[in-house]
Amino acid sequence: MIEAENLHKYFGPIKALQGITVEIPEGLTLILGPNGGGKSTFMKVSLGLYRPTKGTVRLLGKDPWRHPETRESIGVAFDPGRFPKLTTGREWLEFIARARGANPGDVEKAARLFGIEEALDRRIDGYSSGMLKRLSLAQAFVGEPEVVFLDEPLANLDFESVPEIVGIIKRWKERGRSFVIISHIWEPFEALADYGVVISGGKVYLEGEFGQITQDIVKMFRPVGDNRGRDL
Ligand SMILES: Nc1ncnc2c1ncn2[C@@H]1O[C@H](COP(=O)(O)OP(=O)(O)OP(=O)(O)O)[C@@H](O)[C@H]1O
Repeated sequence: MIEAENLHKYFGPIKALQGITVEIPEGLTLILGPNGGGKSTFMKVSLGLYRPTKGTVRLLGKDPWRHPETRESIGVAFDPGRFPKLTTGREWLEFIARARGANPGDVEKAARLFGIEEALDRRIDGYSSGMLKRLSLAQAFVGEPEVVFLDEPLANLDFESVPEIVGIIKRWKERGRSFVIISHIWEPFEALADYGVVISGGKVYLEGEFGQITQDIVKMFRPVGDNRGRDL
């Protein structure tokens, strides 16, 4: 689904990606790693939103920078989500639906899925942080795209919302949709993840079938000072 080879991305002196080579298969892939490690940059380069400084990336078989139309079949939720605050949730989701060639009826469906249908006609600047997260998730799911990228889908959600959102992702995965999920809260996805990639210091630190790398991931997330862990 994503094939990156020797991918580099620099922002002036900041070397955000320093030679990422990875093949992300269909299914659900979790991308993990420390703050500032390059996860979101990798996602944005893979989507063709940033041009690689060096190296190549292919998304669904195409160079996403040269073929931005590839994004039409992909849903994306960024973190933090960025919205035009003076518009309503409905106006924003309709804009996304049009850009994706979906029909306006899909907006209500996506809003219902994430429980924000009552807020659709309110201006986004009145949304709480949890509602903003739900709006960004609805944005990623509107039009039922084949592939969904989610950056921190569980951030700003209360404890009860976590199983709800994970359950939605599980149902969609069972219907054949693929996911690329960046999340510091990875445990709720453990049973769903097919593949895992750990990005640290702009490089792939660890990758593989999720079941095979779970133990290494558990060690990585042990508290600092616990010498059973591994340093990233
Ligand atoms: N648009 C940008 N302009 C300049 N520097 C950037 C930009 N985007 C990211 N960076 C820098 O690139 C590095 C990698 O950032 P990135 O957001 O990809 O990391 P991350 O692994 O997603 O981090 P986090 O877990 O904190 O979200 C950081 O040093 C960041 O400050």
